[in-house]
Amino acid sequence: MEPPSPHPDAPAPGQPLDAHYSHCFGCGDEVESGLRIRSTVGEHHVVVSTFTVTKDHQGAPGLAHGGLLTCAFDEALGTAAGNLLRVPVVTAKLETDFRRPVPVGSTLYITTKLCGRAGRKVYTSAEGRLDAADGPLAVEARALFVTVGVEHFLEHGDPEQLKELGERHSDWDVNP
Ligand SMILES: CCCCC/C=C/C/C=C\C/C=C\C/C=C\CCCC(=O)SCCNC(=O)CCNC(=O)[C@H](O)C(C)(C)COP(=O)(O)OP(=O)(O)OC[C@H]1O[C@@H](n2cnc3c(N)ncnc32)[C@H](O)[C@@H]1OP(=O)(O)O
Repeated sequence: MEPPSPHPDAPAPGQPLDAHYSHCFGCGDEVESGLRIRSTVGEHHVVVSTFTVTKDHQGAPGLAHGGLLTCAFDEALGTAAGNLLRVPVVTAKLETDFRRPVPVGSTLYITTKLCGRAGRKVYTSAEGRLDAADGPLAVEARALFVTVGVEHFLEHGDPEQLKELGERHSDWDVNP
């Protein structure tokens, strides 16, 4: 399967990506206990996201919880798929390989690429490296996202809060 080309209006390399929703646990600024993941478009159609592990993220003493790392990858992978293709996506499937423990205080550099697209299905993969984009490999993940229209959020979510999401993505390929 060929990787899909980014949308012609996808953000250029070097451009930081705003949080997709201020109350998002992964990237929102208004979630006190959130992961506060930051993402920037990289060269060659990748998105680089950073996640700093704090003591609130522990599973074992001094080490990040695996499920929480998976959450960080969900955010990073989804941000890449949504922003490079400029279409709303939701996670259908997510798989994580933990290669090396991730200590509290470290920053994961998560590089995500698009691997394929078939109809509404978008295949993605990511590598997370410790403390630098070329640091030791700690975590790998793959996810299948499915593109959805605004009705997905209207039917299943909170229509009031959807206004913010809509305002932030008014120029995306949303199919109402
Ligand atoms: C004004 C509003 C503007 C909105 C703008 C929004 C922008 C922001 C949105 C996102 C982008 C930005 C950043 C994202 C950042 C973070 C990511 C976090 C994302 C999440 O945290 S999100 C929460 C967890 N996520 C869910 O809450 C999904 C629950 N789920 C469902 O809502 C349905 O399940 C759905 C919609 C997935 C599919 O349902 P459906 O009825 O629409 O479509 P269907 O079932 O036909 O699937 C279509 C094709 O996907 C294949 N397929 C489906 N699931 C599969 C699986 N598990 N394994 C293998 N293949 C699968 C089928 O086999 C078929 O394939 P085929 O076409 O080949 O037959």
